[in-house]
Amino acid sequence: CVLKLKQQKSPLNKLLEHLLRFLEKRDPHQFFAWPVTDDMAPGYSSIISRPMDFSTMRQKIDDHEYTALTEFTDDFKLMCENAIKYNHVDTVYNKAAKRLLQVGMKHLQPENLMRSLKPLS
Ligand SMILES: CC(=O)c1cc(-c2ccccn2)c2ncccn12
Repeated sequence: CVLKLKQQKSPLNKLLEHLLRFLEKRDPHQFFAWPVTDDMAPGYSSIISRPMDFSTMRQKIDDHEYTALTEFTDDFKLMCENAIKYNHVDTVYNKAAKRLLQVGMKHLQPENLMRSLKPLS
């Protein structure tokens, strides 16, 4: 079989992988780590038309599906907004999603990007 040459990671992919790790650290309970199932959340798939989670975002990075930071940021916002929509305001998931969205958007603004990547510079 022909060995698949390890593709060089593009600068964008390196950035997205670091940002993903930075955002995952702000989800210590791993509420957003994996897709939400109807078993965990009754009726979820009929309420949320476009599910998103960190594992799906990681797969999209690996499959080079993101061509710009804005597409990554859109998926992050979608993930948080799904949780705010499905879960009642007084649940841990709704509260965690609002907090994660706020922290995440602060660091995903281009002018703040370096702040989340500082340890690497
Ligand atoms: C993100 C979200 O909406 C969510 C994560 C979870 C979740 C994620 C990991 C372990 C346990 N629960 C969940 N459970 C019930 C209803 C909603 N959720």
